[in-house]
Amino acid sequence: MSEYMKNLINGKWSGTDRVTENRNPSNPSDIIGLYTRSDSEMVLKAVEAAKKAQPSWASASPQFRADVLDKAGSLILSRADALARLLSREEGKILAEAKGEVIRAGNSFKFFAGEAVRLGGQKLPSTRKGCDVETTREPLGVVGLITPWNFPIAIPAWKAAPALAAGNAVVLKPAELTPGCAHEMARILHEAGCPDGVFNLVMGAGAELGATLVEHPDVSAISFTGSEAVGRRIAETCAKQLKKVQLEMGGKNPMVVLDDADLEVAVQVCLNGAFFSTGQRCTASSRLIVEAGIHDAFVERLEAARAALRIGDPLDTKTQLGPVASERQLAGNLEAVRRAADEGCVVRGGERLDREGFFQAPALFLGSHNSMSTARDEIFGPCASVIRVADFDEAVAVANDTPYGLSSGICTQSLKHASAFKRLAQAGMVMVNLPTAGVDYHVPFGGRKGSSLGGREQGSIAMDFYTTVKTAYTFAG
Ligand SMILES: NC(=O)C1=CN([C@@H]2O[C@H](COP(=O)(O)OP(=O)(O)OC[C@H]3O[C@@H](n4cnc5c(N)ncnc54)[C@H](OP(=O)(O)O)[C@@H]3O)[C@@H](O)[C@H]2O)C=CC1
Ligand SMILES: O=C(O)CCC(=O)C(=O)O
Repeated sequence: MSEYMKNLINGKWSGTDRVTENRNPSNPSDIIGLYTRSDSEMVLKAVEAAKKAQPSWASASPQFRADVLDKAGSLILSRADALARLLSREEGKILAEAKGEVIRAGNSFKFFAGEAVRLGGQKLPSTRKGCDVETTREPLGVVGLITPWNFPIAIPAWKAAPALAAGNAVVLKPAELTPGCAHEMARILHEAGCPDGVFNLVMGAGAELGATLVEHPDVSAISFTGSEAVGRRIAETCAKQLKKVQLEMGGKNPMVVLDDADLEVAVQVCLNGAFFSTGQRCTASSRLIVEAGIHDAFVERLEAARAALRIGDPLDTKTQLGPVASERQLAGNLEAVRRAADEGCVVRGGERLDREGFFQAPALFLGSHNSMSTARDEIFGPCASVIRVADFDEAVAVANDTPYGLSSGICTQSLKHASAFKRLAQAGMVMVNLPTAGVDYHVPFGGRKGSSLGGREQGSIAMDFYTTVKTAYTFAG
């Protein structure tokens, strides 16, 4: 009999009589747990609890907030092995990647524990004689966090930790596909001494709960990561209510490979960026833009490396690629593979594997053009288009010719080209001889154009979103 996991509302575990079965994508008959399927009523209760708890959390000493967050970080790190197994089972990421993600979540809490006591302002001379001006940062109130399935602990952590550090109360709605890690994070925050009502977890279907959270007049801000379609809808609602909103959405991230690249480095960078985590990263390299001189040798080596990837049970330490996270996601990937063939690409791999679970061979779409739908629309699976270009200038033009602008990369040994690319890339993050995916926890994360809205996440800059600035004038006589 699976354990029944409930919401955390006002410091109490509470559920409905409806449940969601959290199933393992490697083996859908493995039920990880039963998680409550909430109704909108529970969102209302969570927001009410958060609203009540927030003022005393905000007026508590910054050291108290820092201690709670630091303890939560320590508990996550001390349970990293068990959490990584849970993450692998519910999302399908291989164990090493899952452990990396859990450690990142723990480090995020520790980083923002420090930000709670570093939250500063400015003191300036006024233009008026005898006056002082100072700025301070204040929390927003209640913030709603809506998170996706692909980073089921890191994303809830890197949103909740800065929100709490700043003195906000939080209502988190995690993805229905992967509620387990968010539930464990809630348990840990509770255990770390987070006061009742300051952090609330409500699990269930996004269309109903997410919408209730976004529309609630007592929710001052929404931070969302997920699809562009849902992100746009949330932004529209927030705009109507003049509510602060932060969106992290898709990407169609380019990785440029120049003739002067170290071939082995380029192959490993592209293999990782395109296929690791089964391509289910908004930062994945889904367009490999390759200069003509190196193109054929690169494709031959990358194809050999692709075909040799060990796909299987993510809990087996020899596995390099786990399953796709869901049947629906897999169906979308297989449709993209068919579309690439219809568009005239030579497709290598991409087939569903004949075994239990949602396994798919990683796919390369050779002979792709940047105008093809498979090179323009996010697929969010282990699929990468290979686009041949004549030179650096064309590579940059193709890299930037996308509605997205999250991450961007180049493989080159030329300082001149690396420097120019860092300057010219229309993206929030630029990588040189490194995969477009896989970022540090303590520096800004986010993009431009259709990828992001509302300010960066992670690093000290994340505090900007979760605070509002007050300017105070004093006449001292
Ligand atoms: N990091 C990223 O950039 C991610 C991008 N994606 C992209 O999105 C595609 C679809 O994935 P999917 O999981 O459906 O992404 P969604 O955008 O539907 O889900 C992201 C989060 O939003 C919630 N949600 C869904 N509908 C609403 C709504 N109307 N109002 C408020 N919240 C809502 C979801 O809840 P619930 O899970 O209960 O539906 C989930 O918590 C992927 O193929 C990929 O292209 C997906 C995940 C992450
Ligand atoms: O590449 C990373 O490390 C983070 C990716 C991410 O945040 C996402 O896919 O949502």
